[in-house]
Amino acid sequence: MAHAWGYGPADGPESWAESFPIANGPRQSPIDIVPTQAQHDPSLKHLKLKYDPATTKSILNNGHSFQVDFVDDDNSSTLAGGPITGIYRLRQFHFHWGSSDDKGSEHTIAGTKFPCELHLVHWNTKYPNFGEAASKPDGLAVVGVFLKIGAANPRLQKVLDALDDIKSKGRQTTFANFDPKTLLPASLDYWTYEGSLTTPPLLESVTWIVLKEPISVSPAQMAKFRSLLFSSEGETPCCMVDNYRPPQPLKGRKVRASFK
Ligand SMILES: CCc1c(F)c(F)c(S(N)(=O)=O)c(F)c1F
Ligand SMILES: [Zn+2]
Repeated sequence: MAHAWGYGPADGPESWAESFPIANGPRQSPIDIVPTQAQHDPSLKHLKLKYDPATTKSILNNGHSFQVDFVDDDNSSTLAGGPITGIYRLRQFHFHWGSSDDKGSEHTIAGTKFPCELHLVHWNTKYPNFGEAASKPDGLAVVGVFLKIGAANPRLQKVLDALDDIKSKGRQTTFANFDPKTLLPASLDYWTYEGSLTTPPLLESVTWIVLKEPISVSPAQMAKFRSLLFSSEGETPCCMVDNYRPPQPLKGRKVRASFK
């Protein structure tokens, strides 16, 4: 039987260890990033992101968030450089957000929460597919981008305009010709550390690359995120909000900075 998990009082992050004991493991995510404790590593390379909009496939409400999925049959959309070795293929991107603007991000910066966080999920092409990669310590690389309340973000709007078609859990629709690079800030300065998926199965296979510079999102655009439902059609509607895991213990890990 699939392990039912969510973000509510009964099935939320505090209970995940019951079905997923790795929740108490040594390299769990997210974490609180303390900039003054991050060490600048001059050996860290620039991020090399190559995304082909033609690989955009679909947009799905998976009951925990919504994700935009990409065709990952070849190296058309990839991540390289930065802290990683080799080439990682873009699989999907998704978000985590709050019920109000004072919370919602998974990573925090010296205790500061953002209203939303974008995750771009990539898998290491040294493995045959995403599923295999997700079980390896160097299998995944996720780029995290904070969203900060400000002016409406026109590049985000194309994604948000598709949400009316996927309001309920399990809804999926085609989504085409989107360049995720348009969602990135001007600076690609980042912090990096070894961590995990932030949702069950919480696999400790993620090299995290968290960008220092946020992108903007307007209050009206945040309302659009909050218009989604955790629930399926026909179920009692349950608003999709607060789908974030809080920061986890660092357990001796070092966070490195690509910048001074
Ligand atoms: C199993 C699919 C999946 C997720 F559901 C997910 F939430 C994340 S996360 N929040 O750590 O970026 C992934 F990286 C990921 F690969
Ligand atoms: Zn995520």
